Amino acid sequence: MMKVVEILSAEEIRRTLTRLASQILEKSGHPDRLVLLGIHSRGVPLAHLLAEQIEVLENVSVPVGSLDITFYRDDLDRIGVRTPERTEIPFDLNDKIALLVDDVIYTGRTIRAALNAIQDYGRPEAIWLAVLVDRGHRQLPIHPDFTGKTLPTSKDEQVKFWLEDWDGRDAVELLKPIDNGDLA
Ligand SMILES: O=P(O)(O)OC[C@H]1O[C@H](OP(=O)(O)OP(=O)(O)O)[C@H](O)[C@@H]1O
Ligand SMILES: O=c1cc[nH]c(=O)[nH]1
Repeated sequence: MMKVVEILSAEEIRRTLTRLASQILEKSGHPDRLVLLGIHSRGVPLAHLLAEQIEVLENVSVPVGSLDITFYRDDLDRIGVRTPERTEIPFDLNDKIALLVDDVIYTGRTIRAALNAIQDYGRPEAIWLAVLVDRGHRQLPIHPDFTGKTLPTSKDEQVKFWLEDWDGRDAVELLKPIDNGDLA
């Protein structure tokens, strides 16, 4: 059994996205070379939400693509072949500022795979990383440039990003295993 703790409400997610968009614009200056790459699966809708916020703040439509990291994973021999999602990058990456977007960063291995994947599509001038939640436990020297919420977790917990369009509600929740002591 799991105990569910709300970490971010829909309103808090909205405010967090506004802050992240503002920080991204502060760092990029005019976003004419900025492109967003959402990582499948939940990084993709998150990248679109972030692009919407950037448009609200700057009145500029920033291109959004999606990145599937399946073939770049370092654990394919352990987990077996998975059906890949689609990478869609309908714009030139060369000399752009590519902002990787994902819902959660944990070990950092997904981002390592994403960096390798990007190499097959072009050579951005810079690659930045935005995440909604950093739950710690990094196994690689990878750190987000923009973080919605830093959330210390234990390894047996899960962080879940619920999306209005997919799940009927927006929320970030922490799922904690319940042991017998919690039930007493
Ligand atoms: O830093 P890491 O240890 O690589 O973990 C982070 C990744 O884990 C989750 O994805 P998951 O593998 O659960 O797939 P999903 O995006 O399809 O839910 C999350 O959405 C990140 O992409
Ligand atoms: O390459 C990867 C990506 C995510 N998780 C892993 O363990 N390896």
